[in-house]
Amino acid sequence: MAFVRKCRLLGLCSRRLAHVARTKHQTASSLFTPDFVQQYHPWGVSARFSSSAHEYGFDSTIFALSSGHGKCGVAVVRVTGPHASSAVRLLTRRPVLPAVRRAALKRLYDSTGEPLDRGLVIWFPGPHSFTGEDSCEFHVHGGPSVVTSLLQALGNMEGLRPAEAGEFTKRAFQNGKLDLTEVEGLADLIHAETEAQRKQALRQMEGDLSRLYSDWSRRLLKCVANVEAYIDFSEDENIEAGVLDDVEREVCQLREELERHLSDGRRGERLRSGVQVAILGKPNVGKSSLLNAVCQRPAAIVTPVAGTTRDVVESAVNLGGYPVLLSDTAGLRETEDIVEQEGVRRARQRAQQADISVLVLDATDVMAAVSRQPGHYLTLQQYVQDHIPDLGLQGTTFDTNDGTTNPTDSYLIVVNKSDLVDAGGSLGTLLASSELATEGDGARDGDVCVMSCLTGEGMDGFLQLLQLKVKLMCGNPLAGNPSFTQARHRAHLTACLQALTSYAGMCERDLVLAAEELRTGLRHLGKITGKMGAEEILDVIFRDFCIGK
Ligand SMILES: Nc1nc2c(ncn2[C@@H]2O[C@H](COP(=O)(O)OP(=O)(O)OP(=O)(O)O)[C@@H](O)[C@H]2O)c(=O)[nH]1
Ligand SMILES: [K+]
Ligand SMILES: [Mg+2]
Repeated sequence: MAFVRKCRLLGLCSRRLAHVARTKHQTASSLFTPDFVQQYHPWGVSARFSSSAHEYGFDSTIFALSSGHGKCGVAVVRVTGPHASSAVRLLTRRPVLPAVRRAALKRLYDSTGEPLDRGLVIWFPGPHSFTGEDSCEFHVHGGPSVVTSLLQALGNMEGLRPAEAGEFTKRAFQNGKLDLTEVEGLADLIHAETEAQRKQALRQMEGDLSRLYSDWSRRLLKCVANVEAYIDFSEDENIEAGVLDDVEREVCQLREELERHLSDGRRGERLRSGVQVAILGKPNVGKSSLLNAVCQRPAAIVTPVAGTTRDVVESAVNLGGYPVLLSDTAGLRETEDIVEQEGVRRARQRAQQADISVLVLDATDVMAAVSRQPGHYLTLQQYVQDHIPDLGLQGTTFDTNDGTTNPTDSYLIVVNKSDLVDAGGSLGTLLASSELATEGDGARDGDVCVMSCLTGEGMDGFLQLLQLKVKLMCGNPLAGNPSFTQARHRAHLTACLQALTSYAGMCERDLVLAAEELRTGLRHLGKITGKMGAEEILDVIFRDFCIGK
């Protein structure tokens, strides 16, 4: 029993350990080495054997200018680490520290005793600080000389050194103040450029995603503990019947929740990185004119020469609080010019990658096609479908005949140069039958906007429709469960789901191997938050089971 208990203490499965020992021709106890525990522990690292304090240089005290660089009204310099209190004492030349977490106006001195500036000093003793360590802030006047002398004075102190990029947050993570998703949320908040991005980032920073994953981890951990207790003790002790059925039910429930979370149309990722909108079409239909009109600056060259645009021209715009990355592309046509060929290749590549594609048509072309074949085109969408092969856009979101397109992608049709045609007549008839987009609509693909980049007519309608599509795609970042926001999250969630599926298929045949799948799933969840440790499995084991008595 001593061996089994030791396994439990280290969060290892004793059956498995015995099995490994047999195949390696060693005694089981000889495997209790840090390396082995690292390798076989569910999270790869046992708290007992980790040496993070040394790795991250926790014994050093770090400082940095936390406000922006350059002249400003007030600059904030932060210090964290065991010497933070002496930094306050030395700079203020006072033996007594200011009141805890209260701003105190103090004169600050350099190492020679000369006054540096007069500013606010705030003292945050650990663990109730951002990093969890003793920390302090100096709010001084933002002149370059004041800031430089303050940083110099700190650098001259024993045990202090300038912080590396992200080191304050790294310490907060290491001290359990933030988990990885919260760290990512904080970084996203700093980089957020639109309102919806800010809302999503703030939610993640405040731990919404972390709580969701921690809850799943806790439930899965309980399953692991149950299955392993069953493996270890079912023969000689009275483990309640039905333990495995409970696990199976819980794993099934978790799989459903993971599947639902994963099939959210990438809304969180799209909102975080910006919705990719590609402007596509034949040469000279007015794609670059459209880009310039939306971003209200001459970002792309516009000329009457067909084949003007070659490179992809990108412009970031804020559409009603949602971030959009708009790309103008080369006109799609067969050409002998190798430069233009490359441009067309890039344009088609964009069409494949885009979240939303805008197909621009020239109103005069549409009109000519309609009058050439009277009564043939009943809708504009039919006209577009006929021209997909000419444009080389097979397999993209426009190609509704192709079953392989991503159902979450979407497209809209712009009929430009409306100023050149009579809105009545054959074009008018065609558009009337094309289910013209109206306000509040936009959930459908293939919505049509008739407009003129030259006169500005129809521009507002186009912007409204595009905004609606972007909004539908990203959703309201504050509603419902939080969305995951990074490819890293998706990879671990997918791997976790796979592991749970393997468990379900395997538990009848080989419970020891199946249990391993649960641990794999748990490890992947733990990697998203970076938070789960050996202590947690021990807690569950000792709380739920009085094993070994
Ligand atoms: N009358 C009229 N002319 C327009 C309109 N929009 C664009 N044009 C003109 O059409 C020509 C081509 O415009 P661009 O914006 O360069 O067209 P493009 O699709 O980017 O062309 P490429 O880059 O060569 O593929 C220019 O002379 C524009 O001034 C419009 O709404 N009405
Ligand atoms: K052009
Ligand atoms: Mg162009």
